[in-house]
Amino acid sequence: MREDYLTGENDYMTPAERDIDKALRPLSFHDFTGQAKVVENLKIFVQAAKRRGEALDHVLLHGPPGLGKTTLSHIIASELDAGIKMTSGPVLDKPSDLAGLLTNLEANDVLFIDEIHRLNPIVEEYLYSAMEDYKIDIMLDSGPNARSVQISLNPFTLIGATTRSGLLTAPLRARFSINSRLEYYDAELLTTIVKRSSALLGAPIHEDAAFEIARRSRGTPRIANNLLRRTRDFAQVKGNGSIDVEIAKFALHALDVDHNGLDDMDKRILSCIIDKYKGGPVGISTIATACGEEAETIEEVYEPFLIQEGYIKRTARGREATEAAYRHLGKIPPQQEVSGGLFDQSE
Ligand SMILES: Nc1ncnc2c1ncn2[C@@H]1O[C@H](COP(=O)(O)OP(=O)(O)OP(=O)(O)O)[C@@H](O)[C@H]1O
Ligand SMILES: [Mg+2]
Repeated sequence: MREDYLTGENDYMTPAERDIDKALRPLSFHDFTGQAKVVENLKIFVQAAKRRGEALDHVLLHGPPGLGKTTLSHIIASELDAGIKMTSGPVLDKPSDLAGLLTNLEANDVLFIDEIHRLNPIVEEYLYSAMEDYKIDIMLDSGPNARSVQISLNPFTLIGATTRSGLLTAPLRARFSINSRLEYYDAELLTTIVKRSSALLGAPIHEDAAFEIARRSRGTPRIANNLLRRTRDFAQVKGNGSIDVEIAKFALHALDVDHNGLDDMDKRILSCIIDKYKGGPVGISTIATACGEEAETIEEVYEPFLIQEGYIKRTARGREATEAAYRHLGKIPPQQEVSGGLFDQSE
């Protein structure tokens, strides 16, 4: 597969880590664990497009970070036997950046735009006609001599990825005919992923250790792979290299991952709502300031998991901590505090 990287994707990783990340990345639908429904559908759409010799319809992949959006985009291009060009919303500054990319696509290639909710509105306008008719209008000159010429493009597939599909404009969303939402993975699926990754890393792992890492990975393959790599370090330095459940528990404890997989920031968010704001409701920007984290990061990375696991509720007036959050932090939920001693309200 021809691949072009035009983004600073994964800039936060060292080159060595990036290599490992690449090595662990599934390369075909067959290697990709989980998201069964999404994958089954995509397989059909890819096969049908290939049989017709047409470009696959445009695909929107959305869901929390680290669940496999970028991975799936590569797989789609590879299963289509197509090339892929990668970029991201914030990188496309001007329409000419987009035009440059689009005019360089070969027939039925994939253009992957990460963080597509962060497209400049002017660039987005240009994308509409490219997506709909495979045409773009380019302005030549400016001032009185300005004129626009229409350029025909090769048919292509746009794959857009976003962690915040709610921020996509309606006209853009409407132009994706395939719309797939990735969900958090359950512990069994993540166990399979951890075992596959440890085999690729050449680190022997016991089944129960793989499960222990998996169930504390916030439903996220990227986190599972990271915890596995760190656990492997502990196994190599403190043990004999083989990862058993004791080493896994020791490493997870050292990494501040608690028994339900919540990390330091998760717990900070919950204690902030409970201790400073009496359990809420409290607005996201207030929580963000109190925790010293960007509101956007809390909404994108932490909150979806805390909501899915039932620690936080989103109400019209803000975020509220649930009973589960109180119990998890070893605190007494407010209702029980009042009723407990006075009435016997056993349920
Ligand atoms: N289904 C899966 N099976 C095995 N490994 C997976 C799977 N999904 C993701 N991964 C692994 O998790 C890592 C993160 O996946 P990926 O980069 O595709 O996530 P993403 O959804 O694009 O995240 P972001 O929103 O942060 O860009 C990848 O390196 C890949 O190895
Ligand atoms: Mg990605």
